[in-house]
Amino acid sequence: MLLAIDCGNTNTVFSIWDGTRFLATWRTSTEHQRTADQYYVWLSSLMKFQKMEVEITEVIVSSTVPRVVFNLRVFADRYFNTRPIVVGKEGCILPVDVRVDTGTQVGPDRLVNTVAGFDLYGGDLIIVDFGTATTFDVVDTDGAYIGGVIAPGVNLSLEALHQAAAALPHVDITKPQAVIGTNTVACMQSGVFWGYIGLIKEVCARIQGEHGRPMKVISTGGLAPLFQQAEALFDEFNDDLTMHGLVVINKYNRERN
Ligand SMILES: Nc1ncnc2c1ncn2[C@@H]1O[C@H](COP(=O)(O)OP(=O)(O)OP(=O)(O)O)[C@@H](O)[C@H]1O
Ligand SMILES: CC(C)(CO)[C@@H](O)C(=O)NCCC(=O)O
Ligand SMILES: [K+]
Repeated sequence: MLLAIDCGNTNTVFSIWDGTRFLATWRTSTEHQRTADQYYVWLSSLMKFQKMEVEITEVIVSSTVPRVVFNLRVFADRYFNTRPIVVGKEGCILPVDVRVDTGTQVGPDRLVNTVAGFDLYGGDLIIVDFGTATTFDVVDTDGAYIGGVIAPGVNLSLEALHQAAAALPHVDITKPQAVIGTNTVACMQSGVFWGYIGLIKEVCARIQGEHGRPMKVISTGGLAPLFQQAEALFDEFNDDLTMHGLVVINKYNRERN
């Protein structure tokens, strides 16, 4: 069975794929100090809790945080006796081209999303991923990653206001009743929520204009449905997009080695 690990700057998601479906998905915060042994204690206790007795034979990792990769390699080697495939590293081949400026390091999560999006929806896509940052990945007709946009994440934007301004509290994002806020929290939520609606619409419209072909807009990440509630911004929402991409890349590499 496959253990797929998606490390973001905030959270790390572990999923077990049995060849047909995901048996379980667990989330932990990303911490580069975490050792291989700590990952194992955490994962094995969750598996035991769900009475899951599976043999993990393959591991694939996508990490936007370079420092966690070493310990995840040790974890795969020590506890599952396998060498993980690490997206973006030597030994991992992608089923799509990456056409960007030479010397540019594209975030592996964006490459994985590109592979998943092309596999599920075909070419000419904009993939909007609401994570620590909000990224727009542009997928060409042939499935190639050809660039995109990086904007500050929703929670990061709210947190930045709180951190920088003494009188602004920590608030969670929600869809405000009105645009004109009548208290501090409502004003902050309005700024980020409606500002984000504008950001998404403008960025997608300009990408479509530059690309010159009709594109599908795919969204992923926990906050996508919140924005979709206010306006029909996305053609599809897929919360498992990154995990699906990891499964596709794993299969592609195992068949070739
Ligand atoms: N209504 C909501 N308000 C606040 N946060 C939410 C809401 N719905 C979902 N979330 C959060 O959105 C996040 C979505 O997870 P996702 O994996 O897309 O990004 P992340 O883990 O925050 O970032 P990264 O992948 O960069 O680590 C989760 O942390 C989840 O708790
Ligand atoms: C933009 C993030 C942080 C989004 O997770 C990640 O994809 C990343 O670190 N990217 C590197 C730069 C790039 O993708 O162009
Ligand atoms: K993510």
